[in-house]
Amino acid sequence: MSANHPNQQHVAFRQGSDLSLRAHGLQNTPPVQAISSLTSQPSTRQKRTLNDVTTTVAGVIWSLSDTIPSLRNIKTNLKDNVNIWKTNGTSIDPKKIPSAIVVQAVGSTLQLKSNNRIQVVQKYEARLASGCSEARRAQENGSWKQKKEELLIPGLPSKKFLESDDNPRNQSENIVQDVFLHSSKPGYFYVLWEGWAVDNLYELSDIEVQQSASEAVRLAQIRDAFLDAFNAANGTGELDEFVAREKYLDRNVRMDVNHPFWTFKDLTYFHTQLHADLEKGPVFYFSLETDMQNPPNFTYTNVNVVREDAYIRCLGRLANQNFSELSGSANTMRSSTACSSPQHCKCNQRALLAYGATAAGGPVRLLQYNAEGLLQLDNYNFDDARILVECSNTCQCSPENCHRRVVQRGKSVAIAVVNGNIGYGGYAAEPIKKGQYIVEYVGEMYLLKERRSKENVAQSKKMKAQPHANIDFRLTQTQKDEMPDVHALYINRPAKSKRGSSYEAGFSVIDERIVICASKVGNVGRFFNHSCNPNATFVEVHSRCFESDPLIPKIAIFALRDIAVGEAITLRYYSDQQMKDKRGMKCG
Ligand SMILES: C[S@@+](CC[C@H](N)C(=O)[O-])C[C@H]1O[C@@H](n2cnc3c(N)ncnc32)[C@H](O)[C@@H]1O
Repeated sequence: MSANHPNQQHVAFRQGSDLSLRAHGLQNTPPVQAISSLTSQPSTRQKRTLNDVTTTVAGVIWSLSDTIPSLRNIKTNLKDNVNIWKTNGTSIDPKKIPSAIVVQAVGSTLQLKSNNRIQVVQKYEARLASGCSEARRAQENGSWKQKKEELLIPGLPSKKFLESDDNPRNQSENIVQDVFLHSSKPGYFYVLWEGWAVDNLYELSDIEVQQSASEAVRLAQIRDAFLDAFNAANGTGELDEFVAREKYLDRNVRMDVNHPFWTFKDLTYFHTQLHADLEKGPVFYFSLETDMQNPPNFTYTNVNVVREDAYIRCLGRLANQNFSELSGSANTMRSSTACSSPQHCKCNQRALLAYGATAAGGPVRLLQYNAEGLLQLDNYNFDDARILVECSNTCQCSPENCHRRVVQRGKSVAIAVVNGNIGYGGYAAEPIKKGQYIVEYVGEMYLLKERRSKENVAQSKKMKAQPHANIDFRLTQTQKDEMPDVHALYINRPAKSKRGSSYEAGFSVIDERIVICASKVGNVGRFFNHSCNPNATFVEVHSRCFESDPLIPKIAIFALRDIAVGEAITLRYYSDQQMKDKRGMKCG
């Protein structure tokens, strides 16, 4: 296992060598074989710099590796009560995990400060996940090149090594990208290497693969269990062929380095690697088509990509004030918290102040986790205005164990994306419990156009005239005074669904003008389809690990009931009334 990346398996095998078998004391097993009967692409031998990645693959990549060379080996000074999260035996320093990316407006003169938690960029661009070293090397020197425009996906390498390349692996270790059960050789796997085209597929015994690439095997087991459950749920045997292709690789895909199948495998691998940077669950992409259609083409992000105007709006909101500012002279505040009891938790008190919510009910319903970190969703009513407020470093609970910091920790579940008759859909690839956090809905965050009331026009003129040099995460008092009091505008309003017709999700409690659009930039949350009787729901979330972070609102997706492996995860975008006007939208 790589020191800095959990899902990458480094195997000390060299091509066509049986040294590795000796190393494992397996001299009697057949030598490792490269499947070399494929026709190689003519090599272009063009040298490219890594900067070409962004232009060649049309897009956008952003990676933790830019700021965090080795996420796994971070040493932190233990100054406050938020130090490191430990999961699966690894440590993450939350101070170094980005909470949002802010994209400055063209021509903006604001000097927004960038740090590990908030990355300020001129343009959001996709990059490979940290640690994908062989893919980076291939992007520079590989002679296989993706020729089909529609298969160039932001963030995916457009070049790979071919077996005929005269670029010997300059590392002593090779990275296993994926493993597939061998169809005709029991006890063997096909092994696909990161950065290498499929003409370099290997056959390795299960003992070797288990020993050297246990994470790849674990992911393949989740994938294959999903495929079996998905097949069983459909029950007609129609999917047998598709499942066999995915699990065992049929000859067509094995023998064709340019087959779209491999782009689906790349999407799976590189998006899962981006997730692994933040300990999120894997994502699997499948196509049911015999003649495969183009894979979904969008730019992956783990966090919201916030436009400057939306960011400034967030900074000026009442909810952005830290706890002491917000509580003011309120003397009912406890100095310490008991997060296990809602009425004593500071964050519930904060919610009361910021959103007018009461734990006992009231105009805004304040959602609560139970002691296992499952959201209590009994008597759930879609039309309620509701919000979830998580703990921060003001509370005295532990960031790694507190049952009120689930979205903040970000551990999403394993999800499969499969195409069907309403485009792609998201499916559970592991069992999900009622109330469990599934994944955040992220994308580009922007502001809806303001209603042009006289006051708004005057306000916006004032804002434009004001010099905003050196804006930090906190606005000055004068700047705060200049911002409209959003709280006053929207509190106690009847909850309205702001879900757009496509990939837009809005807030009804936190700020009705802020929208998250996952059409071009998003994560796996963008694939969940609409149902009138859904098994999951959107929840507005106020969550930040540190009070010093700006409060960027989040939308998280939680399960309304238990969801079995292979079942579609569905949301209700539209009310029954709205559905009447939605042509083409189906209830089921
Ligand atoms: C957020 S996307 C869901 C993922 C989408 N199916 C895809 O392939 O990317 C919303 C779009 O999916 C389609 N969709 C989702 N639920 C649907 C339903 N119940 N009936 C028909 N179309 C649906 C519509 O085209 C809608 O605009």
